Amino acid sequence: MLPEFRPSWWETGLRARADAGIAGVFAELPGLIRKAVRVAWGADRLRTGVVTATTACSGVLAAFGLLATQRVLIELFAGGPTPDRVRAALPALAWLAGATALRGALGMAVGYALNGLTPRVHLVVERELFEHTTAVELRAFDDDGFAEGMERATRGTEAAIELVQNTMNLFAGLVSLLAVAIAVVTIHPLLLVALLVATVPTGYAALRAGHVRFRSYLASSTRRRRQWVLQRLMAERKSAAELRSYGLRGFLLRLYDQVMGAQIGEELRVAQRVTATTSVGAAIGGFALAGVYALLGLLLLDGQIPLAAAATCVIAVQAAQRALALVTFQVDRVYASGQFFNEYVRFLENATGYLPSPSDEGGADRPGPGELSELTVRGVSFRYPDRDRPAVDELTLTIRAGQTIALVGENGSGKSTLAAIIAGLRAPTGGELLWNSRPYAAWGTDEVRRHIAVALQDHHQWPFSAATNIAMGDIDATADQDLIESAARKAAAHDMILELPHGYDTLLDRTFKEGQDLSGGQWQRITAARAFLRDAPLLIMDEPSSALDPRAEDALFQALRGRQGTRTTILITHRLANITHADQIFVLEHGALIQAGTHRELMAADGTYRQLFTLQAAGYQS
Ligand SMILES: Nc1ncnc2c1ncn2[C@@H]1O[C@H](COP(=O)(O)OP(=O)(O)OP(=O)(O)O)[C@@H](O)[C@H]1O
Repeated sequence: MLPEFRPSWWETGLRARADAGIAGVFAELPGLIRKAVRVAWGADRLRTGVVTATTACSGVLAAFGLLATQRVLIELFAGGPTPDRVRAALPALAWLAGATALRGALGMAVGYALNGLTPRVHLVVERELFEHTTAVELRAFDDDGFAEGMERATRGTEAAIELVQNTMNLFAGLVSLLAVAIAVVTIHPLLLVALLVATVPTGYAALRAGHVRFRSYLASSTRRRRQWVLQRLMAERKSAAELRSYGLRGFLLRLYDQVMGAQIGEELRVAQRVTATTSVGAAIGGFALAGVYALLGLLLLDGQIPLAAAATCVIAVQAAQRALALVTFQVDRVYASGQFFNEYVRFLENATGYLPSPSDEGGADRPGPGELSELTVRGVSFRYPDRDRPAVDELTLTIRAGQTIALVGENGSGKSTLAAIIAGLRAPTGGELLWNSRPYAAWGTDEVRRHIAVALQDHHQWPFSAATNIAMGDIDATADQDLIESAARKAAAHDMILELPHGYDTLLDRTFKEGQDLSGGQWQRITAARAFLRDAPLLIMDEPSSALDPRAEDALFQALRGRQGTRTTILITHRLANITHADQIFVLEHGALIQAGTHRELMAADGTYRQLFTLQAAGYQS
């Protein structure tokens, strides 16, 4: 499917509003408003309270203002000389002016409180998102839906602000409407009928028009996307050469005429409907107003209401229609932004399914796993969700404290996956892992992880200083420069870091001023140093030297050899000369363990290890 024809997720809210009928909108509205209030209240109670209370006060003042207006009119329409009438109206006029000024001040207070509230809403919502994304198990990132949901949720965090703002505006509109209704009923109950006649049909027409407006927006958004795709094809440098060499000009221009012609036809149809709906809406509004005037005339003739009340009602109807326009507009916006916010809520619900079970998390009340005496991998299997074959297949092996272990095998044989399982980063789909004869889960996988240092094959290049990059290996400990430098020396990174413009304080991120980037091998040294810094009972190094020069590689493996006999190390490498000293070498094939032994034993046997080693050694000999 061409990208421009694909419905884009970022139009979710607009599409939902375009598809939903008025009943559907009102059915969902209370739920969305509840969510907005909960989010705002959770983010900042004080400001939410201020906005709500001030808006309500503003409504009371609006009602009061209308009643004061009526009083002014009563005095002006009374008998007697004009100066006397004006003088009699002055107190009510003063009240009216006071109420109007106070309303203005309250409006400013609402704006001020909202300005403070919305960034806090964004902060709280976004933080909750990151709390989830950092807590979910690694397997969540294997799910494509998770990544897409995350993207949508990011838009949802912005929608939270819109939702809160729109809800508050909706509340302000409703309060204004209610204020008018109360004032009108106070003047004369029958005037409420006039108000309903003026607002209900107009409100309905405005909501219908909103629905069609969203449709029209969507119709033109497809055209915009089509235009965008074709523009890239016909006007950009990347496609310019091929366009000419294959003579694609005519083809693309015909395509342009075709899609744009169809699109403009569709847009015209929608535009006609928008015009029809808004015209009908305007006609209904006009009839409603005529109805109101007719009703007021009848009530006046019948002596049911005085002239001042009728005049106030005309002013009230105008105020009500202004408030109604605000309400209908905000209903649409609450609905649309609510749909985006729902994406965020859905993502959090989905992410909750990936959170580690509470029994898997360590806690102060549990004894820690302590120093390693024996690590057992018992019948462990692991299959990635989208794969038919297991990456690790019923694998059993035992590692004793102080040993240096090597995992060897061809690409894709499951070494990194096994290392991730042993590191507690992935839960096996079968079998179990025992740390000192107790399952990881019994210790708390989080706790076990604290006792393991891992240098991953696809390590991350953290955008911090060189010192922080290394200190992050043990983030709970205070960063001690001596420890950082000692770890860097083991990884052959110390001299290289000293040569950077600011030494250990050099920022390793080119996007910032004075930031530096490193070569692949230099990054690998930093990664190894990070793992060395955490003085863990178990160190796992997955391809730690693939990008290192021979000198750095030699230094690194010397440091690793220094651990042998005291600390436990698991090494994954394709450079087999580096692991001849290992206490045990495990050879993997298609996720299964096919050979185990020392270098000497495996070279004596006729198997994969000897073949791989001999092949590599031959390269050096020749
Ligand atoms: N995130 C993933 N999603 C799906 N399949 C994966 C994923 N990671 C690895 N695999 C697959 O699992 C199998 C084992 O991969 P693994 O990375 O453990 O192999 P490896 O022995 O470390 O390979 P290499 O020597 O290339 O580093 C491979 O078939 C690989 O394609």
